[in-house]
Amino acid sequence: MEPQARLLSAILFHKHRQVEVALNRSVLAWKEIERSRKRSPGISNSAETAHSHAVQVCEIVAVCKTKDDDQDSKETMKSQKKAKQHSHLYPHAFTVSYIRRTRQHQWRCGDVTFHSANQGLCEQWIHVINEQLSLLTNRPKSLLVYINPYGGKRHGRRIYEQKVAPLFRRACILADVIVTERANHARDHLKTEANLDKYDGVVCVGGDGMFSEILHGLVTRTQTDNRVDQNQPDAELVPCSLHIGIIPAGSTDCICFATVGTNDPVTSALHIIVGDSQPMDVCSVHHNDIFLRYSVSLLGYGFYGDILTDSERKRWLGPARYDLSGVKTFLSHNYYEGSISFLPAENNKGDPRDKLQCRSGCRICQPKPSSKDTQWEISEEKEKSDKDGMGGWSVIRGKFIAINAASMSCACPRSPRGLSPSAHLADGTTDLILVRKCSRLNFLRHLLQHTNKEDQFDHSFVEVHRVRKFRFQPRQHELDSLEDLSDSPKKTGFSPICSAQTTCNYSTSHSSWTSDGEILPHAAIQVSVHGQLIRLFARGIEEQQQCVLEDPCTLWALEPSTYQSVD
Ligand SMILES: Nc1ncnc2c1ncn2[C@@H]1O[C@H](COP(=O)(O)OP(=O)(O)OP(=O)(O)O)[C@@H](O)[C@H]1O
Repeated sequence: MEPQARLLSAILFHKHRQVEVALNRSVLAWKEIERSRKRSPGISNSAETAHSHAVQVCEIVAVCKTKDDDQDSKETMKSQKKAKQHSHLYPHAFTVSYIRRTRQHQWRCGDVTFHSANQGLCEQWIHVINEQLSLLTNRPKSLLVYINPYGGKRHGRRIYEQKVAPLFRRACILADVIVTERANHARDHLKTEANLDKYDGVVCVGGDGMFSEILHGLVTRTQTDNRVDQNQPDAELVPCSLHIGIIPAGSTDCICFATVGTNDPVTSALHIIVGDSQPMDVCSVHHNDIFLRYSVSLLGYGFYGDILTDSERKRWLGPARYDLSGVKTFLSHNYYEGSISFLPAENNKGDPRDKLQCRSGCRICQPKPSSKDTQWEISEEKEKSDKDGMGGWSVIRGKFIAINAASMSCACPRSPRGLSPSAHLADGTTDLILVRKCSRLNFLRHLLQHTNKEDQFDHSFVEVHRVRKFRFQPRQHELDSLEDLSDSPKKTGFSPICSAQTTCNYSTSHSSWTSDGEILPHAAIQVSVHGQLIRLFARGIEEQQQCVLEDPCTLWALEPSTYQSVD
């Protein structure tokens, strides 16, 4: 690859040392000039042992003139004296703020200050870097921010004011802030009132419940504006044009964790500033042609539905309620009868057990084509023909301890690989996990495997399918006929391990579905996955903790091996 042309290069000073600094369209690089080396005018390519640093232009947060009192404030007395002499000789400076990767997917804003005797030169650097930043059209300029002051530990407002707003100001992002006054304030405002034409994105400061409000407000508004009836389960929903940003400030921040890899407000703010874009699938949930909710992470019936229902009664216990309800639900060991029908995903969508994790730049989550063509069109056609004769649909009847649909891995600190470790954020599918009636011990084994590296699907009572749509119909309350013919191994390809009534409790009532932490009012539901309906200011979880230079032929083209990541 041909090295890109340099836009600027100069000899400047950084930490009292002479550095060569160069900029092209993708990289800002600087390297120390060896002190022993004879100084030559202009940039040379011969700094054999010099330390080199590089920052991608797309990861520069801002550049500005450095004020005198900003300069080298952390220095010792001795070096302060040196700095004084130095700033006398080189009184002009500019500071470049950029993304610095630290541990566990966390980002911080790093600063590097360059000094010069020449004011015009500093101004030229500021001007040219800003010019390059203005070419990055994906960066938001104006945001609508909703803060839930009661989410998590009630620190939302403080987190925004102290950690996020200063970064937005530095990146020249305008933000209109609304502190919510009640539940569903943000959702209702987005649905009707908000003048969305003014903004490039909507940001929520809160937890998963707050994100769900923004999701519902924005998706509903988009459908209303485009005259799409959400009550039609087969309606083709229109993707939202605004990006959603999540500043984590809740007690559960699973969506943020799954799309960024960490629950850290500063990291999320930086992903917003650089205009990252992570498409995401959204499931619509209907009951008898009535729209119920949208879901992006977990739809769970049976075990997880029961935990949530029970934990809602114990809200006064705080986050500990989930543990208590978990133990209680496990000991109850209820199972529920019903039939589940599903439309499997195409073969090119991988398999829930293929161990291919969804990561930044995932090849399974290909961009959705803008015009109707290729694979997406084929899927739609296949679906239409399937509908006529139920051709592509599979039906399973049985007794289930849990039915889960994971549209993402649902990884969290407690279960680092999640409910479905290979589920994808934006492949247009959800992973349907069926846990059949089994002994308590076997169910416990299955649950424990979510916390270690073992395959939680490797049990005869667990099956998992990657699907585009599914329906669930609970069996009516019929205590007298527990032995359903349709439950036979022949029909389902499955033989229950636990058949003794002493180990499982047949529940006479239905369980409830939990949809991303909310309880649904109906057990009979229809679910459709809408591929890439929304976009988040995120990039998925990065594979390696490193400064990735997209363009290997960078500024020091003759000495690529001397590159080092910053810090
Ligand atoms: N001003 C408000 N007063 C009361 N509730 C609000 C307010 N603003 C938002 N909410 C609601 O608070 C709920 C929880 O908020 P959020 O998700 O931010 O925090 P959380 O601590 O993670 O929540 P959860 O208790 O669900 O884990 C959301 O469902 C949201 O609708």
